[in-house]
Amino acid sequence: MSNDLFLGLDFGTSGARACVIDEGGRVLARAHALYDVHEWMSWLKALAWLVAELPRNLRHRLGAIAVAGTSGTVLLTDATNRPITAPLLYNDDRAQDEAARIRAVAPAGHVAAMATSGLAKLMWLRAQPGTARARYCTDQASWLAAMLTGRPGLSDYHNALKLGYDVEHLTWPDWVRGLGIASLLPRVVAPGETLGMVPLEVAVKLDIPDDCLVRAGTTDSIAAFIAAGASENGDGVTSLGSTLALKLLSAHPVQDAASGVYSHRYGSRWLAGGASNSGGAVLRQFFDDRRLAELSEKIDPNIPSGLDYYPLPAPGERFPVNDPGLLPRMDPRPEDDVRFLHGLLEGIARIEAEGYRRLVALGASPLKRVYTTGGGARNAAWTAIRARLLEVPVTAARHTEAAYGAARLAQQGTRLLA
Ligand SMILES: Nc1ncnc2c1ncn2[C@@H]1O[C@H](COP(=O)(O)OP(=O)(O)O)[C@@H](O)[C@H]1O
Ligand SMILES: O=C(CO)[C@H](O)[C@H](O)COP(=O)(O)O
Repeated sequence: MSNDLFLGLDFGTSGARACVIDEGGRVLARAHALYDVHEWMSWLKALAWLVAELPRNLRHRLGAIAVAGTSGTVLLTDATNRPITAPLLYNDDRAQDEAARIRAVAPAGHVAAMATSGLAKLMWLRAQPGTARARYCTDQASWLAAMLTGRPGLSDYHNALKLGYDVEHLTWPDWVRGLGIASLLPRVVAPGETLGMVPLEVAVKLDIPDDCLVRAGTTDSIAAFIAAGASENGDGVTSLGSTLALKLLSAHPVQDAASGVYSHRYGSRWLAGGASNSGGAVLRQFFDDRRLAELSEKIDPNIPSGLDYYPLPAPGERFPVNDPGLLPRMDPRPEDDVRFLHGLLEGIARIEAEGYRRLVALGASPLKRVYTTGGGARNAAWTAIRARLLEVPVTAARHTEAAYGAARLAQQGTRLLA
C-alpha cells in the first residue's frame, strides 16, 4: 500500500502538532513539537522534527499534506520564498496608521481595517527599510506549504481573508490593489486545492514519498472547526487554545470591525466569528497545566465566583470589542487559588458568551450548540461554567486538535468544503 495516508500539520501559538489519518479518518500517529512562533527558522525546524517523529512505515505511505497556521501572521519573502522580514504575529497591532489608511478605502466594517489584520501588517512591513526586494507577502501556513512544494506566491482563501481578499467574489478587490502593495499579493486558491508535489530533494530530506501532494491549508482555528465535525447552521466551535477563537456556522456572512467580527467562506456557507486575545495564554501566566487541572477539579461550576474579571495576557483586545488599549482586569486576586481560577475561567466564558451574542445580533444563524477544541476542552468545570453562561449545550468535540482538521483537509481536498 502506498500514498493512502494523510498528514495534517498545525502551527499554533504555543506548539506545533502533526496528525496522520487513514482514508476512514482514523488517527494512526500524532506528534508534538515546542517551537518559537516568532521565528520562521523555528517553524521550519518544527516541521522537520514533526515529520521525523512519525513512524517510518507511516511516513512512507503519505499521499497528501496540509498545513494550518496562526491566522493573520504575515512575513515578506524574496522570489525564492526566503524571508526578508521577521513574521508579525496575529495579535501584533503596531500598524495603527496603516489601519487608518485602510479604513478610508475599505468597505465599512471590513476585518482588514483592524490594526492586527494581515493587510495592515503588510503595509507596515513594506514601509520598512530593506524590503524593496520583497516579492511575496505570505502567511505562516502558506509559507510552510511553499517550503514543501518549492512554489511560493500561493495562499488559500482562509489565510487571505485578513489580507483583504474578497472571499465572496474570490478576487483581490480594487481598493486593496490601490494601496501600493498589489505586486506582493499571493494568488489565492480554495483550501484543500492541490498546490503541487513535494520535489525530490524535499522528499529525500523528509523521507516521504516524492509524489506526496501538498494541499492548500487553512488557519489554525478553522482547522479546529473542521476537526470538531460541526455541520449544521447554528453550530458553534470555540477554540480554547492560547487565544479564544469563535466560529459559528452560518447561512449568512457578517462583519463589523468595531467588534472584530468577520466571516470566513466555508464552501457555500460562512464561518462567522472573531478571535479574542483572552484564552489559555492568560491562564499559563499563573498556572501550569498540571496545576490548572488540579485546581479546576475543586471549582463548583454551578455557583458564580463573585469576581468580575476581563482576563487578557497584555493590554489590547480584538473581539468582541476591538480596542487596542483595553486593559486586563484581574484584580482583586483572592488568596484562594481555586477561587482566583474560578474567576478567570468565568471571565473568559463571559467573553465567549458576549462573542456569540454579538455574532447573532449582527445576523449570523442563531446559536444551537457549542463544540470545544484546544487545550481548554478537557476542563470539565470550565465546560459547565460555559454552558451556564451560553445557555446552549456545550460538549468537547470528538476530535479537539487542529492537526486532525488539517489532516482531513489533506485527505479530502476541496471536497471537504463543497
Ligand atoms: N486543564 C486545562 N484547563 C484549561 N486550560 C488548559 C488546561 N490545560 C491546558 N490549558 C490551556 O490550553 C492552552 C494550550 O492549548 P493549545 O490548543 O495547545 O493552544 P495553541 O495551539 O493555541 O497554542 C494553554 O494556554 C493552557 O493554558
Ligand atoms: O488568535 C489567532 C491565532 O491564530 C487567530 O486570530 C484566530 O485563530 C482566529 O483566526 P481565524 O478566524 O482567521 O481563523
